[in-house]
Amino acid sequence: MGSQNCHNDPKHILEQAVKAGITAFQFREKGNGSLTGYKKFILGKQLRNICQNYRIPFFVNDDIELAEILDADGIHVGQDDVSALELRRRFPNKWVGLSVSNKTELVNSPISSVDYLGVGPIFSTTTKEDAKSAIGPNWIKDIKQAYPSLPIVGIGGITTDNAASVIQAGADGVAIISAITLAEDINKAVLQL
Ligand SMILES: Cc1ncc(COP(=O)(O)OP(=O)(O)O)c(N)n1
Ligand SMILES: Cc1ncsc1CCOP(=O)(O)O
Ligand SMILES: [Mg+2]
Repeated sequence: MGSQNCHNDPKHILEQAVKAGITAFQFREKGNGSLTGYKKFILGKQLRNICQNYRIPFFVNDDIELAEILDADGIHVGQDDVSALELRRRFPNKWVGLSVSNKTELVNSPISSVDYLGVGPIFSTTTKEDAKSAIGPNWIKDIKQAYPSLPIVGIGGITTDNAASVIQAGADGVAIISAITLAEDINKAVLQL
């Protein structure tokens, strides 16, 4: 998540989610209303500290320089971002995650150089303005069959009602923004998830 996904203090939202049991966090400060420059850096540093205090991995989305400055545990990139192959070479000790949204992207991706795939959008979402078409959970089964040892995280439109179907399809995890950041009761939402 980023501040643009939050109706109140992102630090408070992250702390509640971490206390309730989320197992990793990705700082994705991007889209309408998001912070840039120094303000983005300061928020990233504060969120990074929360993750460090609670001992959960901290990922940065897209922004390689920020990932480096904040000493992130991992970096997530998509098909139109800095090449995952280049990141692997530059950051041998960070996790590198790559998004795939369809078969063409999958077959053209440097699978052996990444630590996990972010697969989605699984369901439709309004959180990402330029999201591709929703693909549904079933495709995860095919990817798992082709790459049994590659961790897969489903993303996009995942809620307390449909998260189980993503795991049942073979995903190792689910990545969620609005169903947590906008939940009336974050503790309850994370516990249900
Ligand atoms: C875990 C995870 N999966 C997919 C994405 C999407 O990345 P990308 O396609 O580069 O889109 P943006 O998030 O950069 O808008 C992700 N961030 N995390
Ligand atoms: C970053 C991203 N990548 C694919 S869908 C998406 C948005 C996920 O947000 P939400 O969980 O609110 O649908
Ligand atoms: Mg990206």
